[in-house]
Amino acid sequence: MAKELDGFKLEQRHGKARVRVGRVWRSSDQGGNRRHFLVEWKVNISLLSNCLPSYVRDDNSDIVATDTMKNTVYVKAKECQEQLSAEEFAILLGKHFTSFYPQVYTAIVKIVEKPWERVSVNGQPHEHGFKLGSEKHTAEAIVQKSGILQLTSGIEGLALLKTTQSGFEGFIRDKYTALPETRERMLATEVTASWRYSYDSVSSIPKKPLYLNERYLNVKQVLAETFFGPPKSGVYSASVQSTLFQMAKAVLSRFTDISSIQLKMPNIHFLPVNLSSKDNGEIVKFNDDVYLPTDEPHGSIEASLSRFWSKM
Ligand SMILES: O=c1[nH]c(=O)c2[nH]c(=O)[nH]c2[nH]1
Repeated sequence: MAKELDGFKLEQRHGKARVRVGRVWRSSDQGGNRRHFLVEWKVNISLLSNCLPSYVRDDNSDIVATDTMKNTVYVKAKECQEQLSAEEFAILLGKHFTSFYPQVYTAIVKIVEKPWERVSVNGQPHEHGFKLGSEKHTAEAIVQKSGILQLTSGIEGLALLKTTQSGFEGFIRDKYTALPETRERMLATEVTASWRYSYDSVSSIPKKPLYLNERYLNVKQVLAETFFGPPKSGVYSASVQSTLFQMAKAVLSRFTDISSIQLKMPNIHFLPVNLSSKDNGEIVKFNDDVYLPTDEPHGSIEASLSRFWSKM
C-alpha cells in the first residue's frame, strides 16, 4: 500500500533474507527401520505492515524486528512434528506473521530447498545418508490477513540436453546474419520454471501430506519428458521457443490446478569445432561430433503461458 507523505509517495516492506534452516524428522516402524528425513531451506521473508512512524518519526513501536522473523523460522521448524513441503512451510509462516501481528497485512515468504537426496548403498536406500542433487525446488506464498493466498512453486537449475532432434531454420537473414540454417544440432538449456496454483485460500489446498512435493516432482517430469520426447525416437525441436511452448502447454494441460507457468530457457550453445592452419590446412572438420561448449553469451528465451480465465 502506498502512502502519501508531504507530497511524496512511500512504498515499504521489510524482512529477513537468506534464513537458512535444516530440519530432520526421524521415523521408526515395527520392522526396526529408523529412517531419517531431511530438508534444508533458505527462507526469505518480506512483510508489508503499517510501520510508517519508523520511517518518518524515528518511532519503531510498530516494527517486527527482522531478528524476530529469523527466530520465528527456527521456532516454527521445531514445531512442525511431521515432514512438510516448502510450500506448506511458506504458508505456515505467512499465516503466522499476518495473524500474530496486527500491523502486518501481507507476508511474502519465499523458500529455496537444497536438493538433498537419499543415497543408496548396495542398491538399498540409506536410512540417514544424503547427497546433493542438482535442480532446486522453490516456493513462494503471499498471504493476506484475510486468508487470501497466492501460491507459486518452481524449479531452478534444471539442466537438460539432447544431442540431436533439434534444428533452427527459416529465421530472418540479413547482412548481419552469419548463422547457418540447420536441422541437426545439440540443444542444451537450464530451465527456470515457476507456476502459479489456482488455490486462492489456505483452506482450499488439498490436505494430503506432501501433496505439493508430489506436484513438484510431477511437473518436473512433464517438463523433462516434453523436452526429450519418447526414449527411442525423441521429438524434433524447431527452436527453443517451440519446445518451451510445448513444455508450458503440457504442464497446463496435465495439471488443472495450475493457472499459469513461466519458463526461462537459455539456449546454451555447443559450437561446432572446425580447425585449420595456414600450413597444414584442415585439422578438425566438424561432423556433428566435436563441440565447444559455451555459456557466454547464451540465447535467452522466456515466456509465460496462462489460462484465459487465469487470476494472474
Ligand atoms: O532455438 C533458437 N531460437 C533462437 O531464437 C535462436 N537464435 C539463434 O541464434 N539460435 C537460436 N535458436
